[in-house]
Amino acid sequence: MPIYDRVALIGLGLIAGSMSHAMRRAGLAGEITGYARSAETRATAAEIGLVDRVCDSAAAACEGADLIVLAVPVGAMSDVAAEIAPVLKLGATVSDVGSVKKAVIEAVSPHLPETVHFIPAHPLAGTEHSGPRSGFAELFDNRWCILVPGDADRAAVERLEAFWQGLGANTEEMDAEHHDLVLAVTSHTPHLIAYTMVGVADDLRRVTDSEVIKYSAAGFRDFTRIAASDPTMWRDVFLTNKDATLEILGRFTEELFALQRAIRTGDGAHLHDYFTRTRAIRRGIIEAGQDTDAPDFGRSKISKARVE
Ligand SMILES: NC(=O)C1=CN([C@@H]2O[C@H](COP(=O)(O)OP(=O)(O)OC[C@H]3O[C@@H](n4cnc5c(N)ncnc54)[C@H](O)[C@@H]3O)[C@@H](O)[C@H]2O)C=CC1
Ligand SMILES: O=C(O)C(=O)Cc1ccc(O)cc1
Repeated sequence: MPIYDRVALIGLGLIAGSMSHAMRRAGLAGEITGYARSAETRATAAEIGLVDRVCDSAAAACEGADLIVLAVPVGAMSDVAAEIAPVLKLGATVSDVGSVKKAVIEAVSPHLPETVHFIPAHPLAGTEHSGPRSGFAELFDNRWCILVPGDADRAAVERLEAFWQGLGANTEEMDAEHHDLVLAVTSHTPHLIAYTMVGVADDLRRVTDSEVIKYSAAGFRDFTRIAASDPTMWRDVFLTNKDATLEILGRFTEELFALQRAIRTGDGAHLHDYFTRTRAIRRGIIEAGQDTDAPDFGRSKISKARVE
């Protein structure tokens, strides 16, 4: 049973593609239209039937749509919103999937008429792949989608939550500032650390030839996967979630310096205490059934993330 008669996806990459596959799996949309800036992406999307109708402009894709999802890099949200604003149907819902929320709200809201419901969202699910061929229907299964509804119409918010649940996700509401801080801790800063670590290893490789890759263990391989993520998307994340990322990076470097000092001075007790504390955190996550990659995930819900 469709939740929206017509859904328009602007941007046809990993997230929009996965949404299209998952919408079809559950029959959530009567018709799915799509648009991407690059002609090559549009051609690929048409060739593989990613959406029902690929359009030549964002405005054409949005005409008559009941739900419009902006699935472009965060830095492109403002231009897209300005382009589609004149054609939006009365009572339509405009949402997005951007990894940062405060900056997207500031970029998009000024362009939208008061006759539409703007409900920002962020699915906490992804991979290091991008583009129209990278999506898959299961991406959102048992993952979280955070909605940032502000004072949007409750019926429209509940409809969008039902839509995301139909895509397989669990939904949670948050305010934008809290979202950006939580994501700076759990996603943005870890990505920056992975990018840095792989960069360091790459510098080292020039000295030690191929040893870094040859002997890399699982932890470093995970870093290389994360550091293969789309450069445009992640550039925009750091430029737009600047304050929260710098706040967390500041704390990170303080702790790193303390650990560095403990290594230099041979302070084994400090290292042991620190690693004991972090091990307890991981065990707590698993015992609470909150490891989304564990096979038993889904039995319990992750409690609202907290950052002190
Ligand atoms: N990749 C991930 O793991 C996740 C990404 N996100 C967010 O989802 C959004 C989309 O990311 P992905 O699907 O991964 O990216 P992607 O690179 O796979 O797809 C982006 C699409 O946007 C199009 N595009 C770029 N600029 C445009 C413009 N000005 N007008 C129209 N189309 C434009 C590109 O042609 C491409 O089709 C980003 O805001 C990102 O922060 C959210 C959760 C996870
Ligand atoms: O691939 C990974 O490990 C991710 O962390 C995916 C991801 C990337 C960006 C988001 O905003 C949400 C999820």
